[in-house]
Formats: sequence, C-alpha cells, structure tokens
Amino acid sequence: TIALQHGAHRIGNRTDADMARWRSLRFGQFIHWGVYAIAGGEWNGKVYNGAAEWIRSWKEMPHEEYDKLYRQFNPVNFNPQQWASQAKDMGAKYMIITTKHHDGFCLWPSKYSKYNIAASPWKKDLLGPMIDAYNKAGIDVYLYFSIIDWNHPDYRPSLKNAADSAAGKRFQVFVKNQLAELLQRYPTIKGFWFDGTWDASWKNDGAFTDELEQYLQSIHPGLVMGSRLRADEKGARHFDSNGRLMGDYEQGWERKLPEKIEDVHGNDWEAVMTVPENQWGYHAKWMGHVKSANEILEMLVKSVSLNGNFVLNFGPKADGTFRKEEQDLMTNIGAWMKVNGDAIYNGTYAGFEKQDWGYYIRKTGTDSVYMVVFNMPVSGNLRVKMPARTYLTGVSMLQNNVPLTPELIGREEYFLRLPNKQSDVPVVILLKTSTKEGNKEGGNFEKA
Ligand SMILES: C[C@@H]1N[C@@H](c2nc3ccccc3[nH]2)[C@H](O)[C@@H]1O
Repeated sequence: TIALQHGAHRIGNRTDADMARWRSLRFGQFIHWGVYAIAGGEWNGKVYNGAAEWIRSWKEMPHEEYDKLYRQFNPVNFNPQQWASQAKDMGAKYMIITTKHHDGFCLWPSKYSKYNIAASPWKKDLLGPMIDAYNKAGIDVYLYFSIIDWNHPDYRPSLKNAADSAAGKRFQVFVKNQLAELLQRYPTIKGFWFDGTWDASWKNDGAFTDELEQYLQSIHPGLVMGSRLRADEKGARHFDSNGRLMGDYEQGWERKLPEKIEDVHGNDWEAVMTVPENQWGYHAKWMGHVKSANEILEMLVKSVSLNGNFVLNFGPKADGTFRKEEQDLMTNIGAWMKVNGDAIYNGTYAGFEKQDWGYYIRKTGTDSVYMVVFNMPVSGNLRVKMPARTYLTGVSMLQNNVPLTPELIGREEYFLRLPNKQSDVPVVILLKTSTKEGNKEGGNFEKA
C-alpha cells in the first residue's frame, strides 16, 4: 500500500448508532428544487434535452437571463406538511433536499451569498419549514450541497495561476462557512450529500477535503457523508489510491445499480435514481422512458437485497406542487410499502443463492428472510436453495400469514408454490430459518 495522509482513515464500515440508523432506513426521497424549475427545461420555445437543473449551461440559455430567474421564484403553493405527508405515505424514511445546486442559488437566507431565497419574491427560508415538517413526520433529512457554484465569483474549475489559487482559497473558506451555517441553522439534519466534486480545483486538494470532513464531524458528530466529498492527495475520488473507500458509504451509484453482491465490496452504499431517464429538476416535457411503480420497487428491493439504500428523485414545480406522475408514483409505491415495508426496513443481504424469480432480503440480525417475487415462473415453482447449514422452519405469505408447504426437491432445496400465480405487484414470502441442525428434524416439513 501507498503511504497516504489523506486517504481513507477507517477500514470497513462505520459501526456507530448514527450509521446503523442510516442503514436501517433503506428508502429515501431525493428532492431537486430551485430556480431551474421556473425554466422547466425550456427556453424561448425551445426544449432543452439535457437535465433540467443544468439548463444554465445550455447554449440557448443566456447566463444573464438564467441569473434573473430568481426574481420570479415564488412557490405560492409550497406546503411542507403536505410534502412530508406524501413522502411518509410513500414509505420514505429519509429525504435529501438540494440546499444549493450547481447554479449556486441557496434555498436558505445564507449570510455568505446574496444569491438566495431572501432575494426572491418568496423571501422566506424554505429549508427550515421543510426540515421541521419532515422530522415531524418521522423522516430524517440530509442536505444535498453542490461544491460547484456557477454563481460564486471565486469558483474555478481548475487553478491555472496565482490569481486562481487565491480565488480557490477564498472559495474554500466560503464553502466551509456555508456548511457550518447549515449545521448551525438546521441541527436536526443527519448528514450531507455532496455533489459537483469532480473538478480539478476540488479533487487536487485532497488535504482540504479531508480537513473539511473532519471539521464537519467535529462540529456535528455522527454526520453521515458519502464518498463524493473526498479526494486523497493524489486526486483519487471515492476510493483512495489504496482502493479503500473514503467517506461513510459508496455514493457513486447515480442512475445505476450494482448487479451482484461482489460489486459492492462489503461497503455500505446508496443508489440515487430518476423517474425519467435523466431529469432531476422539474422538466415540463419528460422524454424517453418513465419508470413505473413496479420498476422502481424492483430497484428498491434489488438495492436492499445487496445491502444498500435506494433514493428516488422528485422534481417539484416552481410553484411548490408535484406533477401528477410523481404524485401517482408516491401513492402506488406507498400502497405496496404499507403492506410489505417489513421486507425493506432493516433489510440486508441474505446470503442465499440468487434465483430468477426475484430477490432475497434478510431482516438484519434475524433468521427471517423475505423472498420478493417479481418474475412468476410458468411452472409455478419458486426454487429455494438453502445456504449451507441453514434450515427452513417456516414459510408464509407476508401479506396475510397464509402458510405454504414447501416441496423438498433435493438436499435442502425446495419448490414453493403460491396460492395463486396472478399478481400485478411483487409478492412477498417470509421464510423462517434456523442454523441449528435440531430444528431441521422438528421443522414442520415432512421429508420428500
Ligand atoms: C444527483 C445528480 N448529480 C448531478 C450531476 N451532474 C452531473 C454532470 C455530469 C455527470 C453526472 C452528473 N450528475 C445532477 O444534476 C443531480 O444533482
């Protein structure tokens, strides 16, 4: 290994209560909301094909036009209690809100940048009421913060000369001040979700990123921060030059999921996902494939089955309301979560051999293993192969506790048949297992 001053300082996952809480939540709601929602992916009658929150970088959008949009930002229909209530109904246990995206517009009245909500017609802080409403609904809040800041005069993508370096130093002070301001204003938040850390100016100062992370932990112990914040002194990101994860969880899974357990290298991780192919902020015209509730449920279940968290993104309109497609998703996902949430919360990798019908999820620290069935076989037979020295002692439908009688088809291998093969939502079976040989005989299953 290479001697590193600013690489990973911990080997293996965090084992403290704050991280265990993050791990138990499993399902989050991402919210991308800002002045870009006014443009909504369009300008002068033209449609922007990129991600709506990036429209300022579009050649058809003059910077000075975009930079005046905040004068129209007036979310008269913003209702934080309603936002929190629908997130709770969906089954989300945490929420990540864009405090400031790449454009630099702050949703809170920051002392360190005039480009903030106080300068808009709305005037009032948006973050405070949101955080209070979500916390009251029992939902933890994490703050998204973009390091890239197109509005700040000292932001430099790269440092080419002494003047750049002086600006870069001023910018680092600005970032530190804003983050401390957010922690001081919103003490109940549980962590930061950093973004926009790929520019050379950031990743070439690994020491600063390391000091910043330690500074934030010192003023708010227990903060959960992913791998996007840090770089080591050689410019390596997410994984240091010795291949060790920096930060508290792998945060690279953006619009993609790992396929198998080996892909996550034993690390905590989180995936963030858009409903359309690639829109985070509000875009009036969604193009391409829009994911259904079942597709999103499969991503959530697959993430938990591989010991990760899954965060679904929403892009509220400029007036503070959610588009119908997003409201319908929250309702439909929530209906399934209401019945089957037990398979998700505190879920983790089960250690069973993957089968075609779907995914296994173990309730952390227990002998309970859930089977979440997405692909009903025409045979009607759901194959279950027990891991070594693990025995089946009970099988039932999660939804109504109806017991199932497995058919033994080999050494510790079974077929399970559902009462009926028809379902237009995923079906959950609860397996009770035991690692004690004795139970095998006493189990309620006759030998074949
Ligand atoms: C969580 C997501 N990260 C931002 C982003 N910007 C990117 C530029 C290039 C490649 C990937 C990007 N993701 C997106 O705007 C969104 O906030």
